[in-house]
Amino acid sequence: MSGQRIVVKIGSSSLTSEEGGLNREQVQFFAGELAALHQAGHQVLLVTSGAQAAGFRKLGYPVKPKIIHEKQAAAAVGQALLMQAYQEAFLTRGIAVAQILLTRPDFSNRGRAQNAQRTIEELLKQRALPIINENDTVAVDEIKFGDNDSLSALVANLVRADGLYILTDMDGVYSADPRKEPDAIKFERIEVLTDELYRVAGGAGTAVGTGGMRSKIEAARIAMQGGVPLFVGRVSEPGDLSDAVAGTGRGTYFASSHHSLSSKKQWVGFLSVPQGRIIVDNGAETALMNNGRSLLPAGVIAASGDFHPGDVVEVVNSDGRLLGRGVTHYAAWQVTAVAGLSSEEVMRRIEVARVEIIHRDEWVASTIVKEADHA
Ligand SMILES: Nc1ncnc2c1ncn2[C@@H]1O[C@H](COP(=O)(O)OP(=O)(O)O)[C@@H](O)[C@H]1O
Ligand SMILES: N[C@@H](CCC(=O)OP(=O)(O)O)C(=O)O
Repeated sequence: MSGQRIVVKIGSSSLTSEEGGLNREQVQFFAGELAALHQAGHQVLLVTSGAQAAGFRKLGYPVKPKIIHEKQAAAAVGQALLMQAYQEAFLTRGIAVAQILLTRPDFSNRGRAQNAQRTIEELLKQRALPIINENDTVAVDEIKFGDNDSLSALVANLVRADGLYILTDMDGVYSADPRKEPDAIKFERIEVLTDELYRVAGGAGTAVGTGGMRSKIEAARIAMQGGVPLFVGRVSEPGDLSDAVAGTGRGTYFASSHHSLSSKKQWVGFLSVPQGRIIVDNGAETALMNNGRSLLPAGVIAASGDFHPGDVVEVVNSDGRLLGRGVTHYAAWQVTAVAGLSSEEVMRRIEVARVEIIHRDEWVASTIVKEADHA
C-alpha cells in the first residue's frame, strides 16, 4: 500500500562500529532503503541514533564515554558527521533532508509539540525527509535515561504515523537475549504487552547500543497506546525495509491497541512531567490495574512531592513498583491527611470536589496488560 506515513528508527548498533566511528556504507545502505519507500509514494521520517558513537573517537575518547558532559561533547561532534553522511547519501537520490533535534520538554509543552508537528507536516508536504535525533547537548536527563526508541514512538504518535519500524541488529524480540541464550525463541507477533515480555527484554547488546530490547518494549507500549503498529527487526539486505512495511519483514510485529488512548491520556501517560508520588496498597493496585477503577483514599499508604490538584503524579505499590500515572484531584498534603480513610470519613474531614484522588478517565497504567500474579 503506498501513501503511508512511516517512521523508521535506526539504532547506533546499525550505523557505527563498536570501536567508534560512522559506518558510511551502512548509512548509504539505509538511505537506499528509505529512498525506496519515499519513491514508492510513502511519507518517510527517520529517527536516527549514532551521534555519540560516531563522535567519541574524534575527541580522543578510547571508548564511548559514560560521563554526561563527555557524552554531550561526543554527540555534538557526531551529530554533524551523521547529518553530513545522510546529506550526501540522500542528495544523490534526489531527496532533501532536514535535521530536527528534539528533547522531552518539546513534547510535554503543547505549544512546542505543535510547532514541531507543523514543521514536520510542511517538510513532508514538500517531499523532504525529516531526520530526527535527541538534542543530546542540552538533554541531560535524556542522555542519562533516554533512548531513541521512546523518542521514535513519541514522534510516531505526534505525526499519527501508519507504522513505526525500529531497526536494530537483532531480527526481532526473543524469549531471552539471543546473545546470552542461543536457544531463545522469536516472537513473530505480539498482541499485548505482558509482564513476562518486560522480564525477558534485556539491555543493550553492544558497547554502542543504549536501550536494548527493554527500551524497545517501552516504545511498543507508547506506540500501541497511540494506535501505531510497530515492527522491531533487522534490515540488512536491499528490499528488507520494503518487505517489513509489506508485512513480511524479519522481525517482530506488534499490533496497535484497538482502543488507542485519547490525546489527553497520551499526554498524561507519556509526555507530562510527574510532580510527586502516591504509594498505594494491594487492594488499590488491583482496583487500578485489573478492575478499571479510580483511586480512592482508602487504598493510599502515603504521598511524596509537592503536587497540587490538576498535576500528574506517579502511583507506585508498596514494593516501589511503578503502576502508572494519573491526574490528581488532591494536593499532596490532602492525600497525606486522608490516606487509608473511607470515602465517608474523607468527605467529613476535608473539602474536595470529588472523592476520587485519581479518576479512572485520567489514569494511564504503565503496562497495557497485567498478568494473573498481580490479580
Ligand atoms: N529478549 C531479547 N530479544 C532480542 N534482543 C535482546 C533481548 N534482550 C536483549 N536484547 C539485546 O538488545 C540488543 C538491541 O538493542 P541495542 O543494543 O540497544 O541496539 P540499537 O542500537 O539498535 O538500539 C540486541 O543486540 C540484543 O543483544
Ligand atoms: N541520541 C543518542 C541516541 C542513543 C541511543 O538511543 O542509542 P540506541 O540504543 O542505539 O538507539 C545518539 O545519537 O547517540
